[in-house]
Amino acid sequence: MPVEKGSSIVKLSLPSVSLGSWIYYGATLTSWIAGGKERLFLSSKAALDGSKAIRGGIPICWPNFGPPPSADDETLVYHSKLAQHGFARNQTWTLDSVVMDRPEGVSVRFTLDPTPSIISIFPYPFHLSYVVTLTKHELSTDLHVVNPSAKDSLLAAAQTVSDAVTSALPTAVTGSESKPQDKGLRFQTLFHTYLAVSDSSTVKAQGLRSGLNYVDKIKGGSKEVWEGGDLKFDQAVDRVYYGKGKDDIVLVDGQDKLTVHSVEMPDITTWNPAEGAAKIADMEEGGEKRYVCLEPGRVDGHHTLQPGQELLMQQVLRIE
Ligand SMILES: O=P(O)(O)OC[C@H]1O[C@H](O)[C@H](O)[C@@H](O)[C@@H]1O
Repeated sequence: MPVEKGSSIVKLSLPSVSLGSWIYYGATLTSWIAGGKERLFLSSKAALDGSKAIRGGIPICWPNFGPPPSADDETLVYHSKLAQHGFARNQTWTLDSVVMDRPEGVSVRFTLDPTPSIISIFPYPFHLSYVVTLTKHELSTDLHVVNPSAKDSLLAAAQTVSDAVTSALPTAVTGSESKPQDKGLRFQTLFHTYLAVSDSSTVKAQGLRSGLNYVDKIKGGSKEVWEGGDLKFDQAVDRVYYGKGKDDIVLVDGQDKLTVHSVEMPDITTWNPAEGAAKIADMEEGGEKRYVCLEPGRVDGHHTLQPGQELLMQQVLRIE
């Protein structure tokens, strides 16, 4: 059966031995087997019981990526109090529907809407719809962010949230006339993709254009300009490259090539902590050798959607 739904996990499979497993918690994909190999890294110490974000697979960072922003920007006051990478990776998503169930491809949709506990930390109406599709050589993850408006079919849900939000907000934050949501829904988004590799010190990422601006977190956040060439992971790497646009990034691991394609996600983070992994409680011993993170995102500032607007962002992983 191509779509197998369990109480906390859904598995998609195709006759050609492509298999993917998603955990409802964080809507995190924890396994993708294609071309006879596991393509995603999942730490053997990852918590899979909903007690913390999953260390491995493809967690979703939303509405922030990285440490929270400063509260100096009045539209980001609530964002500034969120945990690292936002809250989407720590919520139990709803398995909404099977979008496609055919021999050539299977696809399911998860959704996340404001709950009372989310509203208490992030009082904005929103609707997230996450469609994951498995075909023989590709895995597609599509995140659709909606700022509901009175005009669309989410009217009722939006109004409920809006009322709850309005009554929950202190006047000091809202002022007597304006509410935070009046300034729109603001967010960053990133797919925190852990790609399994044979040995991180020998793999390389190709396709980063020379001249790209990047921030090097290993060098304390210094702003750099990429000289071009291959990015290697033979030492600790933690960089955010901005403005790659639609360029594909290819991970080369010996004879194996995996392409990371993205749409509306113009930035990419590259991360492997090398020996620093020993300090990560839920990282398995030696785990840093077994993965590199290539993380497409929209993280150059916070994107804004006004009521009634939406944005569809996509990552496609393809084995060659
Ligand atoms: O430990 P986490 O919160 O999951 O973050 C893991 C990593 O995520 C991103 O790749 C950041 O660029 C890194 O600085 C961070 O260490």
